[in-house]
Amino acid sequence: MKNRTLLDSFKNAINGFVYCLNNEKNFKMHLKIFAISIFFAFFLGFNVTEIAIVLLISTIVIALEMINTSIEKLVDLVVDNKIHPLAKIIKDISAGAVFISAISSLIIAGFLYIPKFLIILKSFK
Ligand SMILES: Nc1ncnc2c1ncn2[C@@H]1O[C@H](COP(=O)(O)OP(=O)(O)OP(=O)(O)O)[C@@H](O)[C@H]1O
Repeated sequence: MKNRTLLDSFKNAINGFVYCLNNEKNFKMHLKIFAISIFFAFFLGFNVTEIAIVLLISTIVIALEMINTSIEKLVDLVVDNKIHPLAKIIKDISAGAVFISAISSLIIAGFLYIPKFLIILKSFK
């Protein structure tokens, strides 16, 4: 079934997002972390560039989580839920992509958030 209009494509993309939201616990966790990150970005007075970096790193992790979910579903479809060494390798690599993006996002977030928190802590002394 081909998308006839741009609106159809948009609806299908939203369906994919809603599916992940309703069915994928890791996806929900990434969205919660994203909401908390944005809250603290405004609370700590991040500038536009810093907020853009937070948006960028969060989007990379969330989008990779969606692609990971998609690859997991594709593998399950192909192997029909049977155990296969290649299915394991494909799923592990896909999960690994999410993992390294989450680690590097955490490091970047540390560079951005920790100095701002330290300034606030010092102002209480
Ligand atoms: N068909 C299979 N054959 C062999 N190993 C598999 C198979 N399906 C899953 N695995 C192994 O189990 C792990 C978890 O797979 P599963 O499909 O349950 O993902 P998940 O627990 O939903 O992962 P995530 O936490 O990334 O969402 C995979 O990373 C892989 O190592």
